[in-house]
Amino acid sequence: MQELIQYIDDAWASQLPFVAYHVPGAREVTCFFPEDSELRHLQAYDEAGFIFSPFETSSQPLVFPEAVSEVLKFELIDPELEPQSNFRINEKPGEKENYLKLVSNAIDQIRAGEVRKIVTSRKISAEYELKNPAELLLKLIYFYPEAFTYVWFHPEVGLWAGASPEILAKTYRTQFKTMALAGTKRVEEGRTWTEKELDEQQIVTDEIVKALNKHGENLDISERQTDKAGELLHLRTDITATLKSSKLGDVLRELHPTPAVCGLPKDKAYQFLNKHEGYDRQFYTGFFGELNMPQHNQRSTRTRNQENQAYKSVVRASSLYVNLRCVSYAAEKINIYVGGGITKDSIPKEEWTETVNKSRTMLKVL
Ligand SMILES: C=C(O[C@@H]1C=C(C(=O)O)C=C[C@H]1O)C(=O)O
Repeated sequence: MQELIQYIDDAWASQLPFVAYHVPGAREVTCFFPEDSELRHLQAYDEAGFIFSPFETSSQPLVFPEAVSEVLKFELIDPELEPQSNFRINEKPGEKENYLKLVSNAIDQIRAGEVRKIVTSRKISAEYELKNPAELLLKLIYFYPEAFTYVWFHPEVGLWAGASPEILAKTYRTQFKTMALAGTKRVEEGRTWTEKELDEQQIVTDEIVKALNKHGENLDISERQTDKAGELLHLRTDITATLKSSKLGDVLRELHPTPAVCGLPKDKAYQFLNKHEGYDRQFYTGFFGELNMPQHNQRSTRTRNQENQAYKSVVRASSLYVNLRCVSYAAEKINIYVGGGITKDSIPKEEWTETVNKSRTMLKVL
């Protein structure tokens, strides 16, 4: 662990690119340290590395390619942490009113019949000095072991960090897995899900199923369940499929951005957000993670002899998450990104509260 902290401290001090992350359930933290500071864009989805994609679909994801990076794994040991932070960001004048206006505007569009769902969002900013990204990552892992937690840095982009509860795509051979995640309440509310929440989540499931039917077969759609993400609960449906001949890139182009982060129909919601949201989401509600990275599998655990080697195989797998519950940091300024799904039944004030609740995920670790 000390070594991990040292590596990250060194990269941060020299302003060299890196990513360090923890996949839910893993016993280690994985890091990529690219050999230089060139900002690389993914050319094709058969490359291997750690990718970082913006919300906006016209630019290719950034990549730290496996081929030009030192890829290291560090065993995870429970860290000694400072108690949770009391860092707060004061609301700016007009901030709430602006968001209420944006939500009301979205509701009007929906009621006019052009769109069924729009996921509006906002950026909460404050002066901040981030001294220690390794400590930030360890806190994220400690508080959110069930999330994909990461700290990513490139000198030309800045630092991003987060704890995402949402799988966009997991592949293993031809197996494909994703989830429809939507609807939000606090654990302590202890109430049942409303029609509005059930509806906004169903929209996501239906669209994902539609997209996957084009590229896969043997679709399996789980029962809807309640999923815990920190102090919040979401509705979640898992969807798996066997990919036909489609490439991961084709599937991602179809899926991203899903109605969990953009809306339905996608184009209309996207246009609305471009015109009215009033800021650039950059990597928030984009996606990130491992692309075609080796998984070492042991097919037989019983044979202990040398021949055992013959049963070992390396399969390359991808594990991509939606970039939610995240912050960006550059030039001594921290930005927290939060949003929520708007439908015809949304109540603007409640949507504001939802974004405040979502901001707590990252405030707790700053
Ligand atoms: C947009 C966010 O989250 C998404 C929107 C949700 C909602 O509308 O209830 C729930 C989970 C995510 O799919 C966010 O966290 O900023």
